[in-house]
Amino acid sequence: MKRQLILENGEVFIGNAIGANCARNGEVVFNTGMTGYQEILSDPSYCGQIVTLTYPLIGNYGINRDDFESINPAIAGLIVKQSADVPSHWRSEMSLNQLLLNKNIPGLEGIDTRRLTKVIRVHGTLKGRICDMNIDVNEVIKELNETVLPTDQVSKVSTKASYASPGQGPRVVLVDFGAKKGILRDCIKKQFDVVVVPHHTTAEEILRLQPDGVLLSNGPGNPKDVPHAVEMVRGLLGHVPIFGICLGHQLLALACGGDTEKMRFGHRGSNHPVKDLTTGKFMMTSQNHGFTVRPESLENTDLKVTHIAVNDGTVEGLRHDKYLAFSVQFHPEASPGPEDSAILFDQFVSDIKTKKAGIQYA
Ligand SMILES: NC(=O)CC[C@H](N)C(=O)O
Repeated sequence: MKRQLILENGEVFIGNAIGANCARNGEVVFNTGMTGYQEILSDPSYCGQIVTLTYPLIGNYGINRDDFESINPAIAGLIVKQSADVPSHWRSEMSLNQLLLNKNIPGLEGIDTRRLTKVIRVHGTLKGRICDMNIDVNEVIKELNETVLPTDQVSKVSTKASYASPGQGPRVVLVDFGAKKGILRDCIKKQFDVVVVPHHTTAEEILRLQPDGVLLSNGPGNPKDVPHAVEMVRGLLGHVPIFGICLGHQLLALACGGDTEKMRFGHRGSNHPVKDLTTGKFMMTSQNHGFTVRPESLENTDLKVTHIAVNDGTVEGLRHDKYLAFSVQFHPEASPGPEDSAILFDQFVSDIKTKKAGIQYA
């Protein structure tokens, strides 16, 4: 069955239907990872987005039990060049198409995804709709141009209630803005005694849990759509070590008086080189973000840039001058992608130890 992607700029891509038989709107973004489609489509930061994958063959190693980043993928749609019908891997339990059907996600295959990616690179991310062929294309283009992207994405994917993952180590409160399971997995590896709390938890409520550290998770949408979280981070600064990942990084910047802006087409992939300005070393990182911290906005703040993206020089890491707080725009938990930056969890542990030892910082 034929199905199409209609973009707000009037371009139409026709391919074959995979996954759920339904129409859906979303912001069309691209990811350049060669593997990791299961993690990508279940990463809650893609909530409401239609993701196109530039690697041409997707689904070849199937879908397994272990590699989900959330139980219910929040992705709006998936677009691929070729979807493998017969996956081959010892861990595979179902095909990509089966998963998309089970989770009610519409997909499209047979698309020239590299051409689609070039369109996005030129225009920036575009609103689009995956839908059947029997539709008035001009009407859809008009509607797409009139709609605005939703601003309530975080509340859709954040946990509704707090829960605990007990451990023998330091107590870490993980603020869930749509946290990837990979972050929790790394916390468990470090034996943290984790309490996961919803996005609207206040600083006072968090401090009442007597945390040794607070981890601000990744999450979908514009960081300015969650001003209550900025307030919360402000209330925690100086009281407890903070580690921010992706959306958490952007929230730390806003809480300290910095500013963020939308990027033209963002960074999404598993091979983004980042330079650590402290050591001069480079690392390969997993990335998925459409917003970035404006470096010039940091001039009158206590934040220092610690990492930059090699491809475009954008801010990738921050550290507070006076308080134990640092953040990265990329994903040290990987999933999917390289684990070069997993060491940042050790840095968090080191900050926690510094605080516990009562050592004055800065
Ligand atoms: N993965 C993330 O946390 C993404 C952060 C934010 N939603 C952005 O797109 O920039």
